[in-house]
Amino acid sequence: MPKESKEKNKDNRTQGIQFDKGFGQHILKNPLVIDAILNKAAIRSTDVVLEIGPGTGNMTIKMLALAKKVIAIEVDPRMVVELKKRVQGTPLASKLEIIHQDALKVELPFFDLCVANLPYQISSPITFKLLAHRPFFRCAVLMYQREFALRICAQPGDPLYSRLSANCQLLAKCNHLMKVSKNSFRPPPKVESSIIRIEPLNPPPPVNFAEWDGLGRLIFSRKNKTLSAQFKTKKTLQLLADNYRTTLSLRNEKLSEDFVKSPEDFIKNKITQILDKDDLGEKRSGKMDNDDLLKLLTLMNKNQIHFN
Ligand SMILES: C[S@@+](CC[C@H](N)C(=O)[O-])C[C@H]1O[C@@H](n2cnc3c(N)ncnc32)[C@H](O)[C@@H]1O
Repeated sequence: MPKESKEKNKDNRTQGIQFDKGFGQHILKNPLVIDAILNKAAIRSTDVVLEIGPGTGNMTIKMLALAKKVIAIEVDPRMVVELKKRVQGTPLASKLEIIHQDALKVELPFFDLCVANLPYQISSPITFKLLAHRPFFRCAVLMYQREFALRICAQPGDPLYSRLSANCQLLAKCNHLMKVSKNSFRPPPKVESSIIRIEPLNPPPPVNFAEWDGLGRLIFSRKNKTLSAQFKTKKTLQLLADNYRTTLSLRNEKLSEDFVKSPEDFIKNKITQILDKDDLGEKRSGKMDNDDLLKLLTLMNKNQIHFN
């Protein structure tokens, strides 16, 4: 084998395991980064910690020494075997529960804290699965691809502020904690990474999340356009007219003649009135904070404009 491919092969293996990029297997090999994550997580001896994707267990072993219990969800059977081997015959074994499943498909157990170097391909669904989890957990300290982490934490006006930022920040306090270089992993991923802290808001704001997300889908698709321009597109008016029809039919209410004559014009007029009344027409979603978005959603819903 040529020297270069031998080196590459070595880089993709640890403890004899060939890493599978399809599972996002980039093992944290830098103990200083692991210690920094654990320091930020401030694990208490009474805590049940959830780890998603323990891999070969570099972080798991250290967490077991700090926590009451670690529940690790791992999809790859080879990693499950490796992790079991690592704790077998040690006092740590009784504190470890391994769930050999896909974290997206399994019902999450009770936990106080979630600490994980996530497989990046499931970043979005696992984040919202965690945020929907009940009972509430104290906080999560999670490693993401850098850009995804920055998007979660971005503020209105930041170039990376998006629907993801608005959705996450509706449900949690999100803070960027530290950058982690590619070289801290084996094999090194193509992208840089970051660790963030997510603390769910308890109680959560009294918002229908499906409505909130539906509004976000519409107005963040072109976040630098004014709301009045966004709400004038044919596709949007058609969608909102369909929703209006469904809302009234569910409430057993009759559609007005104006609506029946021209549904899209009817919705357009209604929205123009809503936006004009509160000077919202010139706003752009890329600069709207959650209070602005909430105000917009409340006004729309009050006027029977629904996004779900
Ligand atoms: C980035 S590695 C992290 C490994 C380890 N925590 C570390 O830091 O060294 C991601 C791990 O998640 C596992 N994984 C990937 N997709 C998963 C899923 N859907 N459910 C559970 N585990 C998954 C992979 O097999 C891999 O072990």
